[in-house]
Amino acid sequence: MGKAKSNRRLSEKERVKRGDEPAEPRGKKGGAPRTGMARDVGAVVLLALALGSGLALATFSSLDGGLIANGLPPANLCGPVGHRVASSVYGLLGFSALVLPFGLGTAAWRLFRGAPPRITIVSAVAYAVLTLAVATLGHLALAGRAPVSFPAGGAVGAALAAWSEGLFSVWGSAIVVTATALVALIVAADVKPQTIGGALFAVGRAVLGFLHRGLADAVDEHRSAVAELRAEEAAERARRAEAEKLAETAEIEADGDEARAEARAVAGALALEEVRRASFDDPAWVGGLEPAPEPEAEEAEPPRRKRKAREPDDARKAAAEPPKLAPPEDAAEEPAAAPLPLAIPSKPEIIVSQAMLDRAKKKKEKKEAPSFAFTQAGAVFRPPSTDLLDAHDEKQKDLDTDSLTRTAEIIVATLKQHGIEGVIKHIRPGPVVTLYEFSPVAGVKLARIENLDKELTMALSATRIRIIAPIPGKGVVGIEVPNKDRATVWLKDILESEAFAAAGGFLPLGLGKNIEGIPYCVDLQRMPHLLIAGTTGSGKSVGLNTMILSMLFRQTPAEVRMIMVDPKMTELSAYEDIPHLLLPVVTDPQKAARALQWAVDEMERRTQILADTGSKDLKSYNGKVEKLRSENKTFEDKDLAHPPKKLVVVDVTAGETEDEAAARAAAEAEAAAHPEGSAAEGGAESKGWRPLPADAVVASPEFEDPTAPPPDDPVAARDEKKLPQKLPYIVVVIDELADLMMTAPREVEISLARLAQKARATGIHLIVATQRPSTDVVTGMIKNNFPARITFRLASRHDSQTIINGPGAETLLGDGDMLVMTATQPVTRVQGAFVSEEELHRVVGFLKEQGKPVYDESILKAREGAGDRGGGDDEEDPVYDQAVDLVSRMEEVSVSKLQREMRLGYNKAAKIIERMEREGIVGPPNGVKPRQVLIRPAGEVSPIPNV
Ligand SMILES: Nc1ncnc2c1ncn2[C@@H]1O[C@H](COP(=O)(O)OP(=O)(O)OP(=O)(O)O)[C@@H](O)[C@H]1O
Repeated sequence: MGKAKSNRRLSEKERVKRGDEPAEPRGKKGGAPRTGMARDVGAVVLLALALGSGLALATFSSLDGGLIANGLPPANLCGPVGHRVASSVYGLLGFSALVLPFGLGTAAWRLFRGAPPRITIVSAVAYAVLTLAVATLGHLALAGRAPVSFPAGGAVGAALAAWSEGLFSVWGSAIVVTATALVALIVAADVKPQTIGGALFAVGRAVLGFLHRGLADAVDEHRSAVAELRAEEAAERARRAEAEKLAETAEIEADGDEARAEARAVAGALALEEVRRASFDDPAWVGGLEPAPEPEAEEAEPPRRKRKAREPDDARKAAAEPPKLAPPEDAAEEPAAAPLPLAIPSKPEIIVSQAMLDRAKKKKEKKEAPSFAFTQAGAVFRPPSTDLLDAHDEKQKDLDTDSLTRTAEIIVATLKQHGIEGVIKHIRPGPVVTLYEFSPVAGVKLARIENLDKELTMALSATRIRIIAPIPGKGVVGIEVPNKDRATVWLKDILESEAFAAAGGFLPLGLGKNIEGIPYCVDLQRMPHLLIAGTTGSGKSVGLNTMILSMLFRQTPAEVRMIMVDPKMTELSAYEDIPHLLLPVVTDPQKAARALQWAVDEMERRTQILADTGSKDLKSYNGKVEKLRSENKTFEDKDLAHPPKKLVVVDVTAGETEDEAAARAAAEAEAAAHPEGSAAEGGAESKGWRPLPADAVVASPEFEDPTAPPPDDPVAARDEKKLPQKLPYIVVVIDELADLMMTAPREVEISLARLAQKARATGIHLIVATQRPSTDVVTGMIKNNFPARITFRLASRHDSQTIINGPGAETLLGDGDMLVMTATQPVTRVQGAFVSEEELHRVVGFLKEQGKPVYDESILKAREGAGDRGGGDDEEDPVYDQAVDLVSRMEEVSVSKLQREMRLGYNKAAKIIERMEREGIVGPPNGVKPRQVLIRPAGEVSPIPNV
């Protein structure tokens, strides 16, 4: 009975093993179909688990964590769940995790074949033991050595290995655990040890056979190539011998030269062949194989070298190339690797700029602020010291190279996911953003990278990133990623930096630091006007303050005058009453338009002055003035050094001789230079000049003061010998152009455009800011005339396009993050310097303490009544009468000369000159030269005939 039972069980087992028919559980009537179904379902589930876990484990990547965290699809083919499962299983079991899919697959296979659950359970337990054993072996053999991102044996392997090592030490553990693994494998896979041994032997033999066949083929190839070569060589030797023989034969002397040439050619070919053979000899490993039959004597052979090219064709190609007599040994030994399209380093290089390293290093010596004497105040103007600004102890943080490299990896992985291959070549950390220089492989369209900004922003968990594709002049794509910790750039550091000290020019602006942490300064004189845009809170006002303060720290009120327009009545009112101001801060947009008109008039006046004195620009004019002043001369004195030839009228009717006429003309000229009633010795006050308040800060005698009151008696004032004065620079700052454009759009637009076009040479510069860069505010006319622009963060790509002709400003971070564009330089990203309100008030307070400004409020009335000081063509105009009196004492006059002498606006002076021309007082226009004056003062004889 027992035997029969045993036979039945055996035959059942055999059937199961053969897979003939499924084994049915006994003792359950009518349960067969349901059990069969359950098994099938179980088998499918197990198979799915096997495939899923296998796929998840095989495509596991440690970078996926970052991508998933940023909502990006991971590289794992089973998605985020697959990544998490694989990550947990690898962490738990290490390499032995790979046993899992095999175990599950085997179990599924068994169920399909109808194996009873009992066998499946035993097999599952055996797989579990196998897994643990492999984990333990993994830890024992590979812990800390395997180049993978999970522990080789996992947490379980590490624990078991430690326990086993405690019992058997390392080698004992290795034997015990290997034995356990083999036993588990035998049970799990239901195989005999012989089968395993046989399988291992078969695999080994197959590998060896494959290697042997490969080697034998290689040797055959090599031999046939060598044989071919040597045959060629022998043929060529024969040809050479024949050619030499021919050359030596006396009977064919006529062909001797040709033969010798041929022989030389053959000899050359042989030498080349020698070279070719040098790179085509047996590899070292051939020595260990069966020697090849040698057709020629061994000693003729060159010493053995390692073979480089395997194919005879390759060898010929190599021969055609410039000879490489001794290829480096290691080059020959290296496995043949397909060269990358670009020589790209696999690890990015982190480049820290010297400025970053020297951040803590401050300029030790401070320049002594130049003092500046004022005439009337008798005081000395001292530009403010940077001590008025807060000192900040910058603690340099260690560079987090791991985090930088991790970010680089995420960038590369994200781009790769979107089909863009390449590497990060350099990483340049800065105070606020870090620049990653990505080098794509050849053929990648850069626009594709630009379009991935959102994906990269998400992958990096960044607020915004900016892509510069390509960085001009570098041949790489720049990806600017904001730093987790932003450093503040302090104005004090910028003003004390070498860069600011070295910044030439009269109107230096310390803007901040570029992305490498190097102080970034520009010269407003060169720009020569600046358009600034930025949304509310982007740092525009702080930026304007740093620019204004940069100039106030450098220049005295005599050298630089400012007009500030602040319709918002918030930002610039802090500067009220500093001595540099030409006007109180203008808050009324109507008055602002007039102030701009005054600037246009002043520009015209200056243009005429420059033309009259033959000066290219304000710098050259001021240079000339300085020279004349040092020589105690005026421009007129200078002209007298080469006086124009004058007509001398000889009064023949009165019997005058030529000499007498010349003497008379000289006397008249002298009388004209020193007319009667001249009070040159009198002071300004005796001439009726308006006395200035004792504490008023006025311009240096060297500089003209645009706010100085006009002379009440221009004739008397002219008779003083006044040395010429330099003209100060004038900077017009407008904070909120939109408000002005709403009030007087056409007037403001035309004034700004005219100033922007022509004011550069005359030393008038504009800084215009707006938070609304729409085309009705920044019109085409304004935009075209402001080549230098700064943009802080803007709301949209479209706004960015308006200001910097491209995208980028919408990706800025705010808080002083800006893009600077000049006519000559590409767009540069700069972190603006910060100055607090307290610091600003301290500096302004210091400036105010030194004296009060003298405002010329008539500037704001410039266009009222269409005149500067009185009516226009009014016949009763007393200004005109004064002007006639003044001009009658001149020999030549120009609009600017009249403007200067009488402190008139350009339009007024021009009208007076036109009227004088109509009335025959002055001659017609004479090109750029002054007009001739045709009258003399009452009682004087005119030197000009027939007048
Ligand atoms: N360079 C900077 N560094 C650090 N923080 C800055 C910087 N510039 C501005 N900020 C921060 O941003 C805030 C807003 O700056 P700011 O007032 O200059 O903006 P705005 O563009 O002028 O805005 P609004 O047009 O509303 O006046 C400041 O209070 C300051 O906290």
